[in-house]
Amino acid sequence: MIAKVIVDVAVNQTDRVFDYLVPAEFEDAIVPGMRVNVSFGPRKVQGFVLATDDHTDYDRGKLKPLAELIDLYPPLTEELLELSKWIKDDTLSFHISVLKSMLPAAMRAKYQKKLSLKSPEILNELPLSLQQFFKDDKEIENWDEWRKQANDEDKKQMMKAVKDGVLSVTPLVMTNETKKKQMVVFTEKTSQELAQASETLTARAEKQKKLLAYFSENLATHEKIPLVQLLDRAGVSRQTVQEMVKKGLLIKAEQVVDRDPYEGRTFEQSQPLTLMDEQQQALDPILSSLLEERHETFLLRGVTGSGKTEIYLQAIDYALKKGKEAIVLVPEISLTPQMVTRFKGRFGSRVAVLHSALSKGEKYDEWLKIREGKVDVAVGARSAIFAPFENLGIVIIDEEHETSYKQEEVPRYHARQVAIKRGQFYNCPVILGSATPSLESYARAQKGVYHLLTMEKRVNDVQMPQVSLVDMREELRNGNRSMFSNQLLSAIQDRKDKQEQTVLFLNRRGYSTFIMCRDCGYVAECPHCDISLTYHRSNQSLQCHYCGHIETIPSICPECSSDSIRFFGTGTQKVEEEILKIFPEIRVIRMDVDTTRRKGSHEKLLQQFGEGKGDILLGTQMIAKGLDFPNITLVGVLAADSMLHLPDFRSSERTFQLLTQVSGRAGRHEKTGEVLVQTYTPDHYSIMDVKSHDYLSFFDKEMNIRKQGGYPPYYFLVIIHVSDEQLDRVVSVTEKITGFLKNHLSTETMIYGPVASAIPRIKDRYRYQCMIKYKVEPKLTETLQEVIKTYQGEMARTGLAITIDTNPYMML
Ligand SMILES: Nc1ncnc2c1ncn2[C@@H]1O[C@H](COP(=O)(O)OP(=O)(O)OP(=O)(O)O)[C@@H](O)[C@H]1O
Ligand SMILES: [Zn+2]
Ligand SMILES: [Zn+2]
Repeated sequence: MIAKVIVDVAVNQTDRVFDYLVPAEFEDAIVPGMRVNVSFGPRKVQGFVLATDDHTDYDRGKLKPLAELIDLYPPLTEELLELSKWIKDDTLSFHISVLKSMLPAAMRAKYQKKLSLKSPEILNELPLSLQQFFKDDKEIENWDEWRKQANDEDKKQMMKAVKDGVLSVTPLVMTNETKKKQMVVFTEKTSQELAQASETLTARAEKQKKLLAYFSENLATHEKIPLVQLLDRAGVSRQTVQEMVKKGLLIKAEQVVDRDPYEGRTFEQSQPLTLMDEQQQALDPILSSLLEERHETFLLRGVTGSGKTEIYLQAIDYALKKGKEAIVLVPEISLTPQMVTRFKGRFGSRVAVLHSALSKGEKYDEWLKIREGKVDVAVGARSAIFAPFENLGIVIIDEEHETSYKQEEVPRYHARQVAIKRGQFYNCPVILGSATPSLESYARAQKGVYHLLTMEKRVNDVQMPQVSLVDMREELRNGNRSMFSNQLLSAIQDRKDKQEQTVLFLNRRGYSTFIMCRDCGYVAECPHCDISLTYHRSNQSLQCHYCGHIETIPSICPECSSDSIRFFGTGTQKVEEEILKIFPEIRVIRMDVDTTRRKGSHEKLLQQFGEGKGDILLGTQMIAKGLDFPNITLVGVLAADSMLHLPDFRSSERTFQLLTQVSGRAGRHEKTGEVLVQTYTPDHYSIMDVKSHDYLSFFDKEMNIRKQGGYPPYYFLVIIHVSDEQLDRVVSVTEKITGFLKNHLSTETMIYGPVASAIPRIKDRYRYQCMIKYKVEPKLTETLQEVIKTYQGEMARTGLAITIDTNPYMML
């Protein structure tokens, strides 16, 4: 038997299938999707089995045998293997990079496999020679160790038993964090026996008697209690417990704690709500597509608070009732406890949550629940699109406009495209939901490629919040130099008086806190990157966010020696201080990278705010989405236009989306909401349309601008980045590539460049780029592959790096 293997060597020459002989030992066990170890040249590398068959074009005598199977159960399904080929072509990535990115990070490390009998009654289904290993609940703790000393026939039989489902394999993930363990205590004695033993103790052994009494009163024989809990409840010391263990009355043991990140948390069970008319109209076509098992992509545009989540829940419920599975993607940042609670509350333990805040091991455990079919809903960020379900019934992408669905490293896939591909495979609906769909998606929906569903009203006819724009230039003219307008200050005071809550949003993206000299305009820049350094208050340093360079803050200007060198820009910490200066009695809950670094702190802060323990929730992008608190009646946006002028054709779109999202946090229930947007460009359309809640107006204007500029969705873009330590090399390579593209692509296709990238140098490497704009370009993939091939050797030998992004979102 021959295995077709993709090896883990990411260079062009190895980006194809290699044939290996399958030793007899593995013949019955090997399945496509498993990982294997193979020798490759002088090295031993990992690989993925794509297929097995009896044919090879090579001389069998020269083929090498597989060294070992890493998995006994394939982590990737046949469907995912197929999908990987498509992603590889679409993103021009190495096949191995795609395959690896489909698995949880923990699986990239080595792990130990435990073999056990599926259930005790089927022991006799095993060959006689193997029964000894599993009799009396015995297990094989470490498969790889066992294999080393077992005979070939046993090994073969063992693997067959795994494949036949008699034995189950439990991988124990070997990451730095091992399974959590705790000490437990129990007794094998009955309470009479304990009472008798107690009588034999001396009167002085008061504590010991107390401990035994606790056991006989509270715990059944064999019932375990965690040691810490016991000490606390029985009021005895560790030593007392130890003495009873020595006497053989109690037993201490270590127990593995299951890693359920949501353990101990109860989720109140929620029932499907009676839908509003608009909700029902949106849900119906989705249900028909589910019923008819027909793939369709829906774009659900529903204003903030229109009840999109309830539609997701009911659609999923329907899919589950048909015995199918569901994937829900949410942006990492809005994978908030509120969101998780809504899914766990409806579907309970049928939900696995894949969250970046989980440890590697926890993530792996959640993933395994999916692979083993123990859950049927997966909720997670981008990579959850690879959840290894085999009977997928629906895929939902919430906040579909979020750019975090595009992976910004190899493979540069977009989860939306992958979702649609999976939907086509399983003949199931894909729902893209947003209050502010991406221009690309809405344009497709208008053309009928996606099925458009619209909800213009909030649930229960709640009014959209009243949005006012505050012209900060005007404030300045009136002598207000602070970061708060008078209007915002009095609104905050007003909410405080009414005991209502305020959300203050500081848009920090593209808005750095930098050091500038007031006399000569000098700005502190990174010596390795062409970008200004960011001021870090916590340790009074200047840091580069691209390369990590740190330096101390100069007290005098290095250019003109003036001492009026100050830091500019506003951080959340600064905002908090300023608020407290003005309103010392106001309670501020600040949410930013600094206050949410600890695991669970994000959740805790939101909970405090929900319980009314804060008057103001102050934060960055982190608080823009997903929050649904009835008492929020004011949203203040401090710097609305800070990212409007970034060199990125999507900056207006992002501004509109973000402001609409934040505004949407206000007045979602009985109390009416107000939004104050502070801006220096109140007449920019992306800000004006937020005021009027007019997505369609924004869409039309922005589409026009894209049409004129030749940007998506009218054209497709490809960006080729070239970087190297030597500037002349970068320029000449980019020039050659540009020339090559001009010669090989069709005349209607436009090629721009070479130009320096928006950040022309990072980590002492110069960066150039060229851009392709096209409508139809049949020779695209082939030509780009040719570019990679041409420079493959040079890239391997020198520091030259060329990356191709076939659907760029990061323009910097
Ligand atoms: N049919 C319904 N009846 C009563 N309440 C509902 C109904 N549907 C949704 N809700 C409630 O309305 C509120 C807003 O709904 P939801 O958060 O799903 O809106 P959304 O469209 O996802 O908003 P956003 O885009 O702002 O996150 C929630 O508190 C939700 O429980
Ligand atoms: Zn730097
Ligand atoms: Zn100066």
